[in-house]
Amino acid sequence: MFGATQPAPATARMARSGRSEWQSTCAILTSKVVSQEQSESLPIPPVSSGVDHVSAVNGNHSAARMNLVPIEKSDSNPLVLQQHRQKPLSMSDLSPAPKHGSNLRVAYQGVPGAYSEAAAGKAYPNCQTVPCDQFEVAFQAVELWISDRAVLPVENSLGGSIHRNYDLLLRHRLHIVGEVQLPVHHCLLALPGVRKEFLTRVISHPQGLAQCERTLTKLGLNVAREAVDDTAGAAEFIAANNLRDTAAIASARAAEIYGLEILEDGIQDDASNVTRFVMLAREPIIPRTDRPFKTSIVFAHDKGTSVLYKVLSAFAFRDISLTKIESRPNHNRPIRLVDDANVGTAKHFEYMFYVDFEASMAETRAQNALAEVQEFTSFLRVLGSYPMDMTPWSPSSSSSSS
Ligand SMILES: O=C(O)C(=O)Cc1ccccc1
Repeated sequence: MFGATQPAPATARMARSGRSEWQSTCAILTSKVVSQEQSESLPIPPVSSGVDHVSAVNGNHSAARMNLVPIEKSDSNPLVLQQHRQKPLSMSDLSPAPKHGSNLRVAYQGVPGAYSEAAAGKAYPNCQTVPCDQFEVAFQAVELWISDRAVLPVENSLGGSIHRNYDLLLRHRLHIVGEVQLPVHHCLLALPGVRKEFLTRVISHPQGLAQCERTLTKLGLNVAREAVDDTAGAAEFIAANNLRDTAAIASARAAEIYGLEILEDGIQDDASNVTRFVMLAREPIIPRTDRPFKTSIVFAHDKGTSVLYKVLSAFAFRDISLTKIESRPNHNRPIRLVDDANVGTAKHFEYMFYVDFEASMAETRAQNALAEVQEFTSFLRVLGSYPMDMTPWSPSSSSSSS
């Protein structure tokens, strides 16, 4: 685990130093106090039962390795002391994303073979993935220290935003610490020997169904579509219930795991089908300026004229590109009644706006933009400032995600 290998003296030093500048910025902008230091340096669960649980979930029963080195006080041999001395923390250790995710526990919704599992592996190679039956559980796994990260699909190039997951970001207090864009290559899977003509139903995650809609029709599969929680779960369901009239839209890896055959390969409506996932942690990472960063915020605006325009201008004025804007109903206040003495009562929908912009919170222009945005908003929270996924990809590389 990246953090567990960090030296104890440095951890203690960080803990003593109090809140970082970035966390102070977060606290100001979000009106919430960040109580703990950067998670990358404190990932060890406080109780061992949590770790045991994770091992059980993962089928991996290796004991958790705590990196606490016992100090034998009577030992004055300098060579032995040298062995005990731990490597001091250096700038490279402060890297926003662990270079190797080994032993990092990453929760995702679904069962093995789900795309979220592949996204976890891309973000943190060699991590331990922790399957969860719901996104809510994946969030709680991190909050309760059962897991170190959660991976959450938020949008797809064909299916659009996964709205429910935006709501979860707001409902929970986790921080976005990274993003991954994964080419998604869908297959049509069925039990061995099943032919397309036998099918009466296709099941998958709603995004899987949405991303293959046109291709299914082209294949003559005008059969019932049914949404399930995750793509690999659909494959597992067919295998477990020996369903010979049902096919799943899922990855080739799911076919392998659950013993299904690939009836059609690459059935996404567009070859360049990409899903964006965000990685969540208990603590924010320290934003940097030495590589491209993205920042995600959510805000609600007060009544007033042209507020959204003013908010967006705060970014345009500073040459900060927005990569995404999404609105969701403001669950605290879904409707505002506006009385006009002459005309009557109008009902306005109230929204939460989610904005991603291309700048790091370590940059003055981003800090100034948010200070300005704060003037027009009744609520503002920084969901995270994190390195952009810059890995090149091409449609032909998509099979690696399956
Ligand atoms: O169900 C899965 O496998 C997921 O990880 C969610 C999803 C579904 C379809 C495309 C991308 C992600």
